[in-house]
Amino acid sequence: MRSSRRVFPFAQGVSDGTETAGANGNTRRGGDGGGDGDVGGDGDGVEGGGVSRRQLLGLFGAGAAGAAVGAAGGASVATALANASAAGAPDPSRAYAFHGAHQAGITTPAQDRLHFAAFDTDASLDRDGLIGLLTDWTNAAARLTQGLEVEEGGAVGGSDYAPPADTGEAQGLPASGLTITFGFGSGLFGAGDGASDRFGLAARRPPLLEPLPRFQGDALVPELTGGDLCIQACADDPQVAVHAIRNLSRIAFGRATLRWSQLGFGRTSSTSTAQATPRNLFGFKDGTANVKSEEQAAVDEHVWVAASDEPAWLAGGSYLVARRIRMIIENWDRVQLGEQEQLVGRSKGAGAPLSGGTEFTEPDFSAEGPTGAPLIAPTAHVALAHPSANGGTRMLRRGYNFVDGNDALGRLDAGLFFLSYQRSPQQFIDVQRSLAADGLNEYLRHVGSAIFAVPGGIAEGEFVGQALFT
Ligand SMILES: C=CC1=C(C)c2cc3[nH]c(cc4nc(cc5[nH]c(cc1n2)c(C)c5CCC(=O)O)C(CCC(=O)O)=C4C)c(C)c3C=C
Ligand SMILES: [Fe+2]
Repeated sequence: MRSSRRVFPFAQGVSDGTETAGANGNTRRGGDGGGDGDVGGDGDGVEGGGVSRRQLLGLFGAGAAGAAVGAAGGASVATALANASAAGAPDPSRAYAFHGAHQAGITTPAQDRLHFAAFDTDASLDRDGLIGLLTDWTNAAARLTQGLEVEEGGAVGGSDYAPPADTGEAQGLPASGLTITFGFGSGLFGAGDGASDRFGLAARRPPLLEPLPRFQGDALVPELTGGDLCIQACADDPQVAVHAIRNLSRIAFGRATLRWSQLGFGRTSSTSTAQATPRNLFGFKDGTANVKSEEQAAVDEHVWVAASDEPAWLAGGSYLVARRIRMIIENWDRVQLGEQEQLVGRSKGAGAPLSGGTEFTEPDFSAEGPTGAPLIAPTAHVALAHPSANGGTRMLRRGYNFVDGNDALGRLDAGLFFLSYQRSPQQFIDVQRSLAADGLNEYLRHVGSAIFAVPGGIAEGEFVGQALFT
């Protein structure tokens, strides 16, 4: 065992009213017996249960919390407690359940750090080889997310005469909220000509899993684009996320090769109402209007592929879009505050819409200033990205900031690694097309792009995406 851990089933629940903790047969396993102190850290003294009364009231409001206790009974409150605990400040010993109705790393609370990797399958890989790789990845990920080494024996417990099974840099580190999420790229389903279907999956291709269209202003670099498989590793400790990708890449040796990868820091979204809204490198709060895990109906409508959608093997999964967006921050930093706010459509301090109110007030796009001009410009980012401009479409954003050194002109190679999960790729396509008129585009370049089908949750004893092969 790498170290002690605490398992949170958070968003592994299903949408049919089943209790979150019971949805996948997993209940929280306190690695330390649950007596590890006040998780809320606010001195309210709730031990092991994972949340303080103050946090619960913060989530639901005092009246609602009381009503929940009275009307729904202890089980619902227990779920709320577990959810609130999982969504609070990072707890290094936190571990999310790997098995469940959905893969972790989508609606689970966004962690602080990311290592994302896209792989190409090696030319010699056949169907059995692919199944073997997915099985090995699943087994390793199930251990890593629980704070364990990649294999029994690990870094120093094996033979002196063989390379260690685990690379070792996470020895002594707790689970750190690690989630590992797998996705399948279009290339896995053949080239579309039937001749190159080496995995025998062409007939099972999700009809919507097409390469994304070219968007206005795209400056895509092939080396940062595409991939047959992807792994998103998120954790609250960068070393834990990097260790996961390093070991999973190592396991893939001879079967799949790293095509591109991206490190991220400072999440640019919240996926839970209990998380504070973070900021992107333009200095603005990002993630305010994100789909949050507590919005069960919205998550079902906009994020998960439904059992009634095609193909059936993808039910409970999602489509992941990844975009490496370079931000020309040296130019941005010369823009006046008022203009920055006009370009975004929100205030830089509080993140409130320019039509008034506070951060979580709905923007009023019809509100006008004294001159009769709209308070939120029609070309503002939030005006163009808002569901009202996109036929009601929403998506779950899960992006990260990045700074990868500098370019030859002495500008930071910095930006936003945009990740979004949606029930259909069309949701991203519609919003990205709408953003063609975005005033922010002067300061942005999309340089990397990929789309993946993310299979649903993994049951104990199964490998990721097993339904695709049966
Ligand atoms: C195609 C989807 C989107 C891309 C690409 C994108 C890039 C991008 N966004 C910001 C900064 C902000 N975005 C905000 C809101 C927002 N953005 C999108 C979609 C994309 N953004 C959506 C759907 C929304 C929510 C709109 C709404 O419902 O109101 C905000 C405001 C705060 C918030 O709600 O999150 C900011 C700030 C940058 C810098 C960027 C590219 C680098
Ligand atoms: Fe945005």
